[in-house]
Amino acid sequence: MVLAVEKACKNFGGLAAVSDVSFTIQKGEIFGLIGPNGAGKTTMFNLITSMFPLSSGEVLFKDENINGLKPNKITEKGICRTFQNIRLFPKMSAEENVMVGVHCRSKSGVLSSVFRTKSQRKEEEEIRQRANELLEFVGLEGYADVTAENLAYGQQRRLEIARAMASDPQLLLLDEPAAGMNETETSDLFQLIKKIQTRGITVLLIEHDMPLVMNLCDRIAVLNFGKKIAEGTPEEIQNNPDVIEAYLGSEEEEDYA
Ligand SMILES: Nc1ncnc2c1ncn2[C@@H]1O[C@H](COP(=O)(O)OP(=O)(O)OP(=O)(O)O)[C@@H](O)[C@H]1O
Repeated sequence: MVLAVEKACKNFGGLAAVSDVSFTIQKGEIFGLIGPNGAGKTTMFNLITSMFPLSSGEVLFKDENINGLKPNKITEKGICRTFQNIRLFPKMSAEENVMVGVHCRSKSGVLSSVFRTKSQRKEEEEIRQRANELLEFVGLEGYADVTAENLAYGQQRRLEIARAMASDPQLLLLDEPAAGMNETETSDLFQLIKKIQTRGITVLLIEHDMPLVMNLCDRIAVLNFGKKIAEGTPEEIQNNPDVIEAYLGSEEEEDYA
């Protein structure tokens, strides 16, 4: 078991954004977290990555309680994430964006960076090489020198994944990776996430694109108003009356909005 969320609760003032949610994710799985807008999905990601503390409950990563660790410690443990809104360094090249991600695993201390020792230069070269391998892995070979802001939207999303992969995660959290993508970009993303799985990396993703979720995920948990209302295989989820009700309910609300 890679991740176990046990009775997680998060309150914002009087609002229970996440309420008594439990689920486990096995090594190598692609696990989907879905639910209508405001269901608590991003809050769940923020709890797993310690962006803010749980009100109660526990998050275990490989059987270790990771509650209260600093976000950088969470990355060191092997959990990395992307965000709903793209958070690249827009003026930096694709290669530099990924190198930033690799740096959190580098050994050189501050002094050796200042004096640019031989070992530091060697490490810098290794980091550059690793960044380029990752660019190739996500299908961005040939774009190393292009600034992030000049990449197409789908390419920026894949660059974010390359940067997250740079810290060598065992668990990768993707927050709406297909948001804003066209059909071709989404199908490339599908292939990429499958390829990540074949590297033995476990993937937890939030996604609103239902065909993508249903084709990609091994298992899915559904949140609604902060509570888990269902968990199962894509087939089980699609046929679950509570899930259908939750989605129909939210569509009706949107009609009146
Ligand atoms: N930092 C915060 N402070 C106060 N309320 C918050 C905070 N973050 C989230 N919320 C509230 O918690 C609830 C759950 O939000 P969350 O962003 O987790 O939902 P979501 O399922 O990710 O939604 P979406 O699909 O629209 O991104 C919402 O009502 C939201 O307004």
